[in-house]
Amino acid sequence: MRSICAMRSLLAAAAAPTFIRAGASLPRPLPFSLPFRPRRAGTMLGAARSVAAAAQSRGGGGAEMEVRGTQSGEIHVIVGPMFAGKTTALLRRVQAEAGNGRSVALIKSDKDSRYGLDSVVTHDGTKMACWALSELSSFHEKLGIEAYDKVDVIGIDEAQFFEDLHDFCCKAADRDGKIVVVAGLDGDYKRKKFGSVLDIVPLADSVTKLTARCELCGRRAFFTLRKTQETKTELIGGADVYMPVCRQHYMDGQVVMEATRIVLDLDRSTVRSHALK
Ligand SMILES: Nc1ncnc2c1ncn2[C@@H]1O[C@H](COP(=O)(O)OP(=O)(O)O)[C@@H](O)[C@H]1O
Ligand SMILES: Cc1cn([C@H]2C[C@H](O)[C@@H](COP(=O)(O)O)O2)c(=O)[nH]c1=O
Ligand SMILES: [Zn+2]
Repeated sequence: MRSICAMRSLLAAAAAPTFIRAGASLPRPLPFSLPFRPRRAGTMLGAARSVAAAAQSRGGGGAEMEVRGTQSGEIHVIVGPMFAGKTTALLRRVQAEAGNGRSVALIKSDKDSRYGLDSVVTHDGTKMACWALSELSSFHEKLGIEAYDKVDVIGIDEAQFFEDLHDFCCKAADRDGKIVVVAGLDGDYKRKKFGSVLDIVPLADSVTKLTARCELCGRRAFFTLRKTQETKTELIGGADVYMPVCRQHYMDGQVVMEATRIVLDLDRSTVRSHALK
């Protein structure tokens, strides 16, 4: 009889909404297969905003959180070239989590202000409210401890722009029991590793590499070709500056870009020598 009661109270606990208190050991977010009542109804925009609003109403702030228990979270990494659907996949995942009653928050880098700083926007226009930050370490403070504690799922877009990605993911998943979903470029236009995205692969539960369509032949595109002569690694832009390409067209593109650079250099030196005459 006692064991039936114990089982009943365990099941009741599993079915109840999870409220996360600072200092308490974190209840693990319930697996999708278990029945549980959504904590919040509504769209992903609503869910993201409700966390943002909770934080703003308190004016943010808050000290460093204490290390809590042994509860571990999850890290899921989505990589690929530009236009591969990384942001779309991230929003879908975060939306699904919100639909399952989890409290979600979305972060993007404030370096990309093309569509404003208050939302993440995919290349085909899907939007979700977000926090635009220069560094992930400020998330705690911006949100405030109480609101941070209530967040179950943290989505990070444009992860390549965050220097403290590794440290943040470790703390959020290992220490604070969060589900962290990270989307970003694994490589830059030179196909060199971009920021710290690849550094979190050893921390990850799952890694998904998406592909786009080569803009020149329609085959699968694994790389991003930069169409301008700009050489700095970080250069915000969309289809005006970049295109997704297959291996063959990446190689061809590099040859074209190199030839263009030589012609431009020649032109410049001709102009200079004319000016000196
Ligand atoms: N060359 C392109 N230019 C503009 N939009 C594109 C191009 N290729 C694909 N898209 C659109 O972009 C969508 C993916 O957008 P998004 O999720 O923001 O990609 P990512 O975050 O990987 O850059 C695709 O579903 C498609 O509709
Ligand atoms: C390849 C490459 C890209 N960037 C920039 C360009 C965009 O602003 C973002 C990528 O956005 P997306 O969501 O993946 O489409 O990164 C860059 O700064 N440097 C590069 O080499
Ligand atoms: Zn191609």
